[in-house]
Amino acid sequence: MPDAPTLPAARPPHSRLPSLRGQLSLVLGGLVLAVLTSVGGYLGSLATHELYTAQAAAVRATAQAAAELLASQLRDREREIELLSLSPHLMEGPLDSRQARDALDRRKALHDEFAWLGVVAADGTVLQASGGLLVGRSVAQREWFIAGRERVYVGDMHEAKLLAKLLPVLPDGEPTRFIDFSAPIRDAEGRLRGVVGTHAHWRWVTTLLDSVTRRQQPGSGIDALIVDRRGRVLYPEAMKLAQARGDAVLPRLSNGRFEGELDFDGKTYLTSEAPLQARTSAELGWRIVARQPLELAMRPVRDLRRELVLLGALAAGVLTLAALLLARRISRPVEQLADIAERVRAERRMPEFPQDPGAHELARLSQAMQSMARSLLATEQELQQANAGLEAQVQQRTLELQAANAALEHLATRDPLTGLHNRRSLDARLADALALDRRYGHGGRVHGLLLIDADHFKNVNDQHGHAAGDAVLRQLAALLQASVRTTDVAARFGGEEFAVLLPELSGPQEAVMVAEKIRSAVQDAVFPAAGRLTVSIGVSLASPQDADVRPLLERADEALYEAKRGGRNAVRLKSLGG
Ligand SMILES: Nc1nc2c(ncn2[C@@H]2O[C@H](COP(=O)(O)OP(=O)(O)OP(=O)(O)O)[C@@H](O)[C@H]2O)c(=O)[nH]1
Repeated sequence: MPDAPTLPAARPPHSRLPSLRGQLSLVLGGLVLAVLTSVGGYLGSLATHELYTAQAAAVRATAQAAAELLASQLRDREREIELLSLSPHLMEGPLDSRQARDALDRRKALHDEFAWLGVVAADGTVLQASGGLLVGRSVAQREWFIAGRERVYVGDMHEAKLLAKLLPVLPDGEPTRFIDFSAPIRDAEGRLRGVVGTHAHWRWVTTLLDSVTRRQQPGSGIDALIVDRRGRVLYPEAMKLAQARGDAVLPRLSNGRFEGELDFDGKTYLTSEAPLQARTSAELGWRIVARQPLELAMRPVRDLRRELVLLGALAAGVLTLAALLLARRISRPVEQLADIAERVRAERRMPEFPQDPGAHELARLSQAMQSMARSLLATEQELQQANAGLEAQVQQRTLELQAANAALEHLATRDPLTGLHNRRSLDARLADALALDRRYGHGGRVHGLLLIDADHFKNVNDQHGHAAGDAVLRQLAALLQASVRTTDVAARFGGEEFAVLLPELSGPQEAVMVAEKIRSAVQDAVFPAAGRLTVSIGVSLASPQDADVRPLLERADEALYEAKRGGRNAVRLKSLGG
């Protein structure tokens, strides 16, 4: 079976080309990272901005809440003193009466923040006071008294003077400080009778302030300052002292306001200020400055960023894994189809194609490959069948050619009438035999030649016709062929004359014996077309002295002539030199 026609071999995979799976993983992974980075970055900056704004708003809200609380508390105390100045005991009765003293003590008992509460005569002499402190002393030079003669008064913070030694010392050694409230006492006609005044503890103000900052989230680090209109720090105490020593405790303000990120003594704070608008008779001009260390303000931002990075890393890990799985899912059916195509080439049979390659396009590719493989295999089968048919045809033609060649060979070497070798063929055989003798010798064996001629054959023709003569010649040939061995060459020498080449004879007797056998067979035979017939035979043997075949033929012819001349129906041998 000849080789089947081969399908073109698949190109070997090019190792320098990256795999589809690798490229997909790279693209999908890159997309995941790009999306995560940009979304994460955007969310991060958005959240940072929002958190920063929220922190700034918290600081601003603290400043405003503290300012509003202090303003309302100061206003309340101012109203309290004003109402006291309008009480009937003070407007009508004697200012140094027992009732006036009781009214002061009741107010003092109601308000812890009042360190001292007193009624002063129009000349500045203290007439009545809570706890009896400073009674009889003159406060004519004090600002609260001077201002209080004219209107309701709220004074700035100041250190205690006369009362400093009379009041108990504060636990942490802080100097006793007050803010003063005072109001004029007038009779029904509006004439000045005196002044009522109070010293409220400064610590009351700072405690109120601290109560606001304490409301902030624990650990937020937000605190608040009170700065007066001249830029002096009133609170906290440590800053106030440092400023008094000459330290620059406040930042340099670019727009005159405590707003934004400011440096306080080398540390950056998120800052906001709110004016204290007490709407009292005298505006104090204080500013409440709330501040938060930037580091603490940004802590939620840092925490959020850390969480975003962790979340992003986690999402990147999960999505990258998903991208790898997706890439595998996409490339796997393609690899399977490539394997199947390779199997079609190697095994030359229809393999199992995947039923569900996972995507519409892949299903189309699978179907296209299936029909292509089916068509290729069918074409290959047709080619094989056509090839086999062609081979059979070639075989048939070869046989016919061989037969034709054999027929040609037969025509070229055989006599058409008798089927024996013709003269040309005999000459060739004689020449071959002579050449073999010359080249190899035959160990004493020689070739012999018989020339056989029908006796009086003319009579056959004449008496029975030419066709009968032909029939006799054919029968003679058959007798001749039957009388010799297959290795002997029987030929029609010409006309009614025949020849037999006898190879490798042991000697002349053997040739004569064969000739006798022939002569005898012809003599005994009956020729239906002509009755009886005889032949004369001349015998000769090849000799090493023969230059070619002619001497051998001549000797055989001479022997035949002698047989004829001797009376026919005879065998004669013509030996060399004889
Ligand atoms: N029918 C037939 N006759 C042939 C053929 N070839 C030769 N002959 C005849 O054979 C005869 C030969 O005659 P001759 O040569 O005179 O010799 P012969 O009559 O055989 O007498 P001898 O040879 O002397 O005995 C001729 O009449 C030829 O016509 C042939 O192919 N067919």
